[in-house]
Amino acid sequence: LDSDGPGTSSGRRVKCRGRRQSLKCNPDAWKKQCKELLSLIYEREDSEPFRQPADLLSYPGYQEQEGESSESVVPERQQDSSLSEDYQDVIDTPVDFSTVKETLEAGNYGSPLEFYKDVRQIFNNSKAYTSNKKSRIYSMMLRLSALFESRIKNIISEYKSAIQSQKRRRPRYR
Ligand SMILES: O=C(NCc1cccnc1)N1CCN(C(=O)c2cccs2)CC1
Repeated sequence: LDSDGPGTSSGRRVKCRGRRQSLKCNPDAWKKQCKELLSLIYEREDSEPFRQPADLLSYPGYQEQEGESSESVVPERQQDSSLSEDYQDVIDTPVDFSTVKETLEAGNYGSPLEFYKDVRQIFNNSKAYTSNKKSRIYSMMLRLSALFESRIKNIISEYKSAIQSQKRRRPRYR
């Protein structure tokens, strides 16, 4: 992830003459926008495997044979309950949406870029773990990632505009 993230505002700056509360000028607007985006992600069934830390012990139901369209899925690497060791061997930075949700609600993200970085990690872990690009969970991740990228880029570019205009406005002395 380059530090700029998606939607770097190369365009003209938004004039923030209005009060800071308006969306374009408010550098804190991104928090609410990211919470709304997270709710949208939770509404999607595609997010189900990514809402909790990956640990087969908490979810014995995953079972995916090659090409079978079984209802439940398990990473094709694991047919027994050793997912957690294997998953921990392969994935250095496990992260799931419950962790991201907690961090956001605790106010522990300093910017939408930090939020973006954690969510990208969820998707990158899935790419790193899959041994089959046709696996069901992997295809769920791809759809979810497309939705996320389409929404996060405006949040980040509005944040960057608000920060830019904040830097340029003269400080108001009380
Ligand atoms: O076990 C979990 N998530 C925990 C869980 C499971 C069920 C319900 N609620 C939480 N995985 C499996 C591995 N995984 C992958 O991304 C891939 C699998 C295959 C190709 S990639 C992350 C999600």
